[in-house]
Amino acid sequence: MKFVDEVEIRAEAGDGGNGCVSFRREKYVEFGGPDGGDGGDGGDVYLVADENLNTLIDYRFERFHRAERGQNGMSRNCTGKGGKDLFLKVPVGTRAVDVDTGEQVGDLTTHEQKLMVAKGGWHGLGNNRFKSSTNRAPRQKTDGTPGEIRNLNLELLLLADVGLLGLPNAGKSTLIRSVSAAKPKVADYPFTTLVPNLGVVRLNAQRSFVIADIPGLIEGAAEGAGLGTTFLKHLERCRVLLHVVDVMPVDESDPIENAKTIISELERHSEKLADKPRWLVLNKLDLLLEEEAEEVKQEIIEALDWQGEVFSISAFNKMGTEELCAQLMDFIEALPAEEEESVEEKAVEFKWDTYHQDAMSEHDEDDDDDWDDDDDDYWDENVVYTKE
Ligand SMILES: Nc1nc2c(ncn2[C@@H]2O[C@H](COP(=O)(O)OP(=O)(O)OP(=O)(O)O)[C@@H](O)[C@H]2O)c(=O)[nH]1
Ligand SMILES: [Mg+2]
Repeated sequence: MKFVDEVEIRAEAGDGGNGCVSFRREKYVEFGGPDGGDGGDGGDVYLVADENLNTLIDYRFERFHRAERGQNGMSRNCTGKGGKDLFLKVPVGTRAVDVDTGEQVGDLTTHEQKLMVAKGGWHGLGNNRFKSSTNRAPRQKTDGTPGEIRNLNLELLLLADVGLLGLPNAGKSTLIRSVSAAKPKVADYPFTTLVPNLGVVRLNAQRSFVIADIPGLIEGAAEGAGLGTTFLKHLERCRVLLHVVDVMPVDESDPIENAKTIISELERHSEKLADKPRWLVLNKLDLLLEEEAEEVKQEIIEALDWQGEVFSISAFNKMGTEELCAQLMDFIEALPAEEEESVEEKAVEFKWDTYHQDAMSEHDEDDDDDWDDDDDDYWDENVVYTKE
């Protein structure tokens, strides 16, 4: 099964419009000069981050995206219109990678951030550009250059502060439902959650954080069992992970063994992720008597040799969840501000920077000749303006 947080698209920038060869044809104008206009530049393709989107699902149905071609130049020195740029909206957190070269084109991390992914072609030059004192009736022109075409892999890395980890049915979705406005589906069967969910936990107007609920992991997930570990990459940028453990699994499995499974899958998946701050959250405490609860907690801590934070909650009854969120907020605020991952906004290298100069110099027979407007007078002398 494929998930919507990774898609491949093809971005095609518009070709540049061709230059035009044309001569002025008018009554009483015997030697109407060249008047072929330049073409228009091709449109570029951009990705634009939009905080109102949270999946890449639309791109699964529409893979090809093409910006407009530049119009060809026309007679009477009319320049062709530039092709319209194409703006593709993607969720904040999207990363674009060039499939063919493996190059990371860029990350979109803030709302309305724009990233050019394919540059439109340059316009061709009309024959008017090539006139000179030695060649007054040039038939040269240049064609527009092709627009850039890129196959891109778009990957959505959810930007959450807190990530939830756990076996299916541990109660991750129930937890995110009880602490945020997010309403992912909750059910008493495994793999209820198939796509990641984000929720905003708001302590008050100024203090909030984002929590991510991902599908459950099972033994062998690192090898692809269940839904695999692909979702773990969504947790890469989290500040802290919550390992949710069901203390009373319906299948009567051992909570300690279950917790160990998650820890080993995590370690097998990525050392970096396993080294992230991780808190143990024992869930479904409402199913235990108070005195049992403490005992079970101690057993688990001992068996896992757990040194970090431990919370006992009931996601269902919202027991202990407020305290958990308050502590999470304090923890996140106490962390040094995250270094802005320096996203190098590389200017897209443009292969044709010298294209026009090269085209011109090939035809430039007279060095002193300035083909710009200055010697237009030459033609004007011969022009008689009449109605046709
Ligand atoms: N008694 C009790 N039941 C709970 C609690 N939290 C969750 N449950 C139940 O446990 C079952 C699974 O909960 P989910 O929140 O869907 O579990 P999940 O971890 O999101 O599961 P997947 O999405 O399949 O990975 C549901 O039937 C919930 O009602 C709790 O605190 N107490
Ligand atoms: Mg779930």
